[in-house]
Amino acid sequence: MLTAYTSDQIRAAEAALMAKLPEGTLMERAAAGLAVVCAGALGTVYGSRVVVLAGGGDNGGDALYAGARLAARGARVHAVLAGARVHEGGLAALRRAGGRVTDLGGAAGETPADPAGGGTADLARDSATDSARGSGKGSGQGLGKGSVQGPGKGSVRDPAKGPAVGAGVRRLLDGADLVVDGLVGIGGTGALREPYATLARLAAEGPATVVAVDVPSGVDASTGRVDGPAVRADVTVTFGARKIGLLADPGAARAGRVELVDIGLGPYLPDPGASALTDADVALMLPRPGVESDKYRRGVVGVAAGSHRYTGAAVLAVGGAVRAGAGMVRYAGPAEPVAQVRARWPEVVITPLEPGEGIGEVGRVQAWVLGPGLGTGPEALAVARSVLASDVPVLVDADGLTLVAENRSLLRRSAPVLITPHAGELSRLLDVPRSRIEARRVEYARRAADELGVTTLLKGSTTVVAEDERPVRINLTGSSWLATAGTGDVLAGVAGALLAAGLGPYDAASCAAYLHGLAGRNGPVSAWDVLSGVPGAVREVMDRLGEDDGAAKLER
Ligand SMILES: NC(=O)C1=CN([C@@H]2O[C@H](COP(=O)(O)OP(=O)(O)OC[C@H]3O[C@@H](n4cnc5c(N)ncnc54)[C@H](OP(=O)(O)O)[C@@H]3O)[C@@H](O)[C@H]2O)[C@@H](O)CC1
Ligand SMILES: [K+]
Repeated sequence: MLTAYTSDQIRAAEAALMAKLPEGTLMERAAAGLAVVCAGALGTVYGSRVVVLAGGGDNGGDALYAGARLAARGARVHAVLAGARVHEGGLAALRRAGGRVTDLGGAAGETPADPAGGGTADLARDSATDSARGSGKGSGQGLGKGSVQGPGKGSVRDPAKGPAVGAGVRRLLDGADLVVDGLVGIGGTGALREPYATLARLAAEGPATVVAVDVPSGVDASTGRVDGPAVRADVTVTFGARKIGLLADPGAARAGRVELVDIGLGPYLPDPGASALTDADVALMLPRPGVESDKYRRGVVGVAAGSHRYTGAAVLAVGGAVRAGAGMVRYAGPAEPVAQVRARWPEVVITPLEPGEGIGEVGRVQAWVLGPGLGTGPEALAVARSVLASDVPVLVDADGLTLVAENRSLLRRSAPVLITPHAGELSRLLDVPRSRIEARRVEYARRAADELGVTTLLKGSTTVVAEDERPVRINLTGSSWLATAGTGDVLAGVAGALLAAGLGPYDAASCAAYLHGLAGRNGPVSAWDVLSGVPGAVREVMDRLGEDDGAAKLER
């Protein structure tokens, strides 16, 4: 299981650890790990051109110390100081190692011309621009170790705009082999201000490999939220523990490969704010039939899906449940999808429903999948009411979500409910704009679980599973290939099979998302391809566990 934390959780753990160590130890560990990853990204350190973007906090300190290490190995390191203050120790170390500095925010009290050659005139122009800088917002408070205070020389500028980023800095970034993003780490709040925002944008657009320090600047470390320009890193070197924003989109898409540097935080970490399953976790949770198994013990799934207009959704949802290894699948629906399901899945037990009829006595079912292609009219509502009136877990998807958005009281039941919306469906359920949900996936998955009293699987660029008082589960197997019609119906069927097999909604949802992602990873894929890939995905994760250590734990 991978674990991830909010900024506050990391800070609390760091404070506890720091109290036991000489000052500067953690930053030294962080910078050493960072420099190793940077060196690996460069290949050849000697003679390479490295630009360090350093903000005014400890994130900038990490970057400057790592820059010093690279400079000591022969890299041509140039730091661009963005803040009105700077980590003094890091700056001094960089200078000692021969690194150069351009000071945009006034932190170092000087703005040298570019001694690296080639950009002197431009940097002189930067200096001229910079001489108009003022105090900015930073006032040196809160750092506690070795910061110097801005402002530099010069007259007061408009703090809302910040100092301009001149052509010299742009040229530096264009000519760099590696950019180290030490603008903002877990201390970042809100959208990046200038000149951080411009530097982040230039780094993201430029040709150099970008290594982000702790988190890509502009990404909210606790949630993955991105509210404006943000660095787009090739690698993010994160310290002590993963931050949630590195696993959840849109932040995750900005982070590139995530390298975790151990700084000794482990014993001080609380329960994680988020987690992500691995093959082994899924294999241990998945039901594996034993000698005692029969179809009922393996789980009977009921599927209430499809309509005379949408027959395919029924076929796909039923198929997801069949291929995920349900003991038995029962299908209840109108004549048209019944004919389709019967033709595709002869193993399914079918109950045709008359218009307006609820599910009635269909026989034993251990979990229901409700909603794909069901329609939203009175006939669909009758089916939804009858399914939600049962006393077994119900997964509500697609049209089922539209129905419950208009009839919230349907969700008041004692057996579990798992909802599987995409951002658009959740926007209707929570009455929040879709774009806001897409930018804050973790937050809104949690809110849905909380407000609606259900387990929520929020589908999309990163699938997130939220349940009250549990860490958010972030799925790491997803792929953009899955964004194609019908894949959601398959996912509903897979999760339904796992619910029926006895997994709680939180585990069923996260295992289903995991398998579904594996099944669809080699695109382009159709929903039918994903369906067909599910048994292979199940086998793949199970094969990762040795038969010996798996068998005892997995027998149900
Ligand atoms: N603690 C430890 O033991 C260890 C911590 N470590 C490292 O410390 C990092 C945390 O350092 P931190 O707390 O100094 O905060 P940090 O991320 O540098 O941000 C503060 C700076 O950003 C600025 N700023 C903020 N928001 C902004 C915005 N929207 N737009 C623009 N600027 C903005 C803010 O400016 P201000 O508001 O003060 O003007 C201030 O200058 C952590 O991520 C890790 O890298 C490692 O060394 C391991 C040991
Ligand atoms: K950063």
